[in-house]
Amino acid sequence: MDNDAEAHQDDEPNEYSSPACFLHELTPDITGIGHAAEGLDDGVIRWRKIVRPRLIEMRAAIRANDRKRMDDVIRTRLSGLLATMQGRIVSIYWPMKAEPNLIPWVKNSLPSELAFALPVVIKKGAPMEFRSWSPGESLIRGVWNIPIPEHGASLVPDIVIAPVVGFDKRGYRLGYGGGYFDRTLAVLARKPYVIGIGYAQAAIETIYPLKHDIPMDVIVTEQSCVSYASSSRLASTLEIADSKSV
Ligand SMILES: Nc1nc2c(c(=O)[nH]1)N(C=O)[C@@H](CNc1ccc(C(=O)N[C@@H](CCC(=O)O)C(=O)O)cc1)CN2
Ligand SMILES: Nc1ncnc2c1ncn2[C@@H]1O[C@H](COP(=O)(O)OP(=O)(O)OP(=O)(O)O)[C@@H](O)[C@H]1O
Repeated sequence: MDNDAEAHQDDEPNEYSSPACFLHELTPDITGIGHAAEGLDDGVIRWRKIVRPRLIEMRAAIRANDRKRMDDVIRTRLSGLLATMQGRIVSIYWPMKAEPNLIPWVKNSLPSELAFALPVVIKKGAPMEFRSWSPGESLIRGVWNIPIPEHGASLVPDIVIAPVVGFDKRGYRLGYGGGYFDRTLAVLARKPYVIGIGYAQAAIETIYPLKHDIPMDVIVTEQSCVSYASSSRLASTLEIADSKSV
């Protein structure tokens, strides 16, 4: 068994080796005991607006050579993680703003191994749709100019791969502030297995999770593959998917 598989079986998250150096200095204004819950949320949302651009900037500053090496490691870890999931529908993402690029991994995946989908923002402030996509099929520009499938069928993936702007020690994700992944996961009848993807430098102590934040099941970086779900969650996710298709 390799290190990834071992880490994946642990229920306890590993320690991060290199926390972002400045982020511990930035704490949201949640010190006032007796704040209304709403006021508390506002403080956290304001804090996230400060932290996001810093994390995005740090990611953009990674040199091309390093990025290539880190993306290779992430793609290899992902292959290991999904090795037993033949036939599953996996939602990926089209990389932007220096997110790890998984497209070469998708292109190298044998057609029979996995089926792919991409997330599509249909309406601001609403859940996303997932559209079937295979390499070679036509893409058009969606919100933020992100490429989306032009014709793909709408479907519910078994596995959702979500890029992170930041992630914390309990597996919570900080994204671009649209709330799209949380809204989408909240309305699905069966929660897919959610894999967060990012560079290790995106690790922060906490995102100060709010009621709507849904933690990821596993986070893959170039340094680790850490599972936050109970060890039975992956198995039960896939069993439920199987029983549906019988
Ligand atoms: N590559 C990639 N594709 C992806 C995502 C992603 O994180 N990465 N998404 C993951 O969700 C969805 C797009 N996410 C989006 C998130 C925010 C906004 C947006 O308009 N943000 C507002 C700020 C919101 C706020 O701060 O209140 C803006 O920039 O004006 C647009 C798209 C789907 N596709
Ligand atoms: N399930 C939900 N229902 C209603 N509003 C939600 C839900 N999830 C998130 N939101 C709202 O979306 C906004 C942004 O949320 P958050 O800070 O978690 O975004 P994010 O995870 O960084 O964004 P994204 O997933 O788009 O990358 C917040 O104002 C939040 O209240």
